Amino acid sequence: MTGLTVRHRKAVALDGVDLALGTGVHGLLGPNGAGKTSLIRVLATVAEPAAGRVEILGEDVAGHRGRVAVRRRLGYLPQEFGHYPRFTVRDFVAYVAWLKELPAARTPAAVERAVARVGLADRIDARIGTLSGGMVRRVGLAQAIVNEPDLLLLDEPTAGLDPEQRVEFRGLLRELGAHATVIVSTHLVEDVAAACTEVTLLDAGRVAHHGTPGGLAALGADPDAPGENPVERGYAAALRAHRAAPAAGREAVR
Ligand SMILES: Nc1ncnc2c1ncn2[C@@H]1O[C@H](COP(=O)(O)OP(=O)(O)OP(=O)(O)O)[C@@H](O)[C@H]1O
Repeated sequence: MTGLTVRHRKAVALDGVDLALGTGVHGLLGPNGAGKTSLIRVLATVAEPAAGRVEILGEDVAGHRGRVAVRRRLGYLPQEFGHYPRFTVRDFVAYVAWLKELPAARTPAAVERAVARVGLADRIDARIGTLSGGMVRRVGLAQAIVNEPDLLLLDEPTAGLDPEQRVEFRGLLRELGAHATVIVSTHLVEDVAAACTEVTLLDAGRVAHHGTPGGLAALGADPDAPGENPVERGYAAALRAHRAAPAAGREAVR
């Protein structure tokens, strides 16, 4: 994406963002309101930018044809994911497979595989309305991966998962990121440290830092700086540096 700008009425949610993301797991970090969801929604082709160019999987998504082609190859778990409580897990994930135009003959096996990958095989015929919040979140993940997407967009996927599920989920992320571009927004720096190959830190609609989790941790090497661990300290240090020199920060990413 180049010069990506998103506005909500007068508020600027993203301000001329340039980023190129390839295969791997990309963590999107940033304070509340930094623009993470706005970025993910544009990549999911559910929101249109005010300016800039976005190319996904080789397609320019400004045009209808490009958007339709990309939608078949992407998976998206929104922050608030709409579902039908009376549907069973199997029927709901199959419904999403149908929306993604997955061939009917492949759908039953694809649904079972996706549901098993999120650890819900034993609840596949349960109605979604009878599941816990963390399980519903995992149904959301299953619907996002049912078409084995080349681009997977996950907006705060670990919210509501218990610690054991989070560990399993990070393993799944690493597995998916071996072949696909996975973009995960999160407030948990542990997710980034454990599962991401790259990290982008957004602040007030701009890229404050882009690099590896190791690079972010190196910025937090000072043990007396605020934060519980090196990545958290690096996060705070990168934000401070960006805010102290906003003009220079902008030059660095343009
Ligand atoms: N529908 C909307 N109407 C008006 N302003 C909006 C809307 N959605 C987002 N914004 C504004 O755009 C900016 C970016 O919001 P966005 O939701 O992308 O941030 P975020 O990084 O995902 O935040 P969070 O961590 O709280 O989820 C914020 O200033 C927010 O107030």
